[in-house]
Amino acid sequence: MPWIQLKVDTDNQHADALSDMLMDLGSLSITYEDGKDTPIYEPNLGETPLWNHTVLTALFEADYDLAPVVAMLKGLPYLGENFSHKIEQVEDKDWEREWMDNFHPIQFGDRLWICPSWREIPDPTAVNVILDPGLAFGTGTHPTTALCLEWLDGLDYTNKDVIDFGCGSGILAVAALKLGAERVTGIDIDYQAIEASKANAERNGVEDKLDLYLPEDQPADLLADILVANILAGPLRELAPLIAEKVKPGGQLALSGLLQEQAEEISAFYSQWFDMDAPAHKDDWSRLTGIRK
Ligand SMILES: C[S@@+](CC[C@H](N)C(=O)[O-])C[C@H]1O[C@@H](n2cnc3c(N)ncnc32)[C@H](O)[C@@H]1O
Repeated sequence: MPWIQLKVDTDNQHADALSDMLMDLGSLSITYEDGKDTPIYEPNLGETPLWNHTVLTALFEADYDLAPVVAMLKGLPYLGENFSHKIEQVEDKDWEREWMDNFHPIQFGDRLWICPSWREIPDPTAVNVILDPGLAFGTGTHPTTALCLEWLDGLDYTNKDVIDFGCGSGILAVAALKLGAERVTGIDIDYQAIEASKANAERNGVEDKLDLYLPEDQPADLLADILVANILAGPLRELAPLIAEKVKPGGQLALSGLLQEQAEEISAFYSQWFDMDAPAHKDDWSRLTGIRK
């Protein structure tokens, strides 16, 4: 069955109210996207997404008359008469298959490949991470993950422990283990991420070296030689003291999930604890690295 979709530009203060209204009007589903890019950081249920410029996409059955909906939205003070929106026909597709069809093995740095579990491995002699992200974030196709994978590929892991803060699909944690890390701890607020990380560790035969925790369950004395955190600028700022205390003196840090314009401020903040390097960039995103003082 084909569908019709209405895309509306809004901001993070009004996104939830607008979403509720469109659902009440008969929308079958709503998705949130960052208006500046196309990453899908799914908000938790009931949580407002973090982006200021948010695009809401509401899906309706193809014969739904959207004219009254658009007229109603024009009357909302926070949207107004000339609010920015788009109406698009959506072809009937097998969305799950389409996503899988577009996900191919990708190389990061010199040694590392991320290979979807349903594809052939292009180079069996490389360090291959076999991945099925399931419902969690992290395939390697997003610049924030790619920046971390490239950094991880260049490290020496001899007798090193790693923390992956915000582990999502476990892509970084499993990559670090396959690159030679002694032991990795993955932490995530989302239980589905913990499950996906566990499944990916098993897929790669490294489950015995991976400890996974929800933040409230993590050991108080966790300490690592390397910490990587691909979250977002807001949480990275809030978590800074906690992150700093988990890295050994001389240990290495990488922060990702930052927009280029946020990098300078976050770097200055982390320089209380770390000697920070110049940021690396990919598309609109930045990665910060540093050494624990
Ligand atoms: C952008 S994804 C990164 C996933 C994966 N590490 C990667 O690089 O692709 C961010 C992850 O951080 C988790 N997260 C967000 N806030 C967090 C917090 N305060 N503590 C731990 N995990 C958090 C999210 O649930 C999500 O799985």
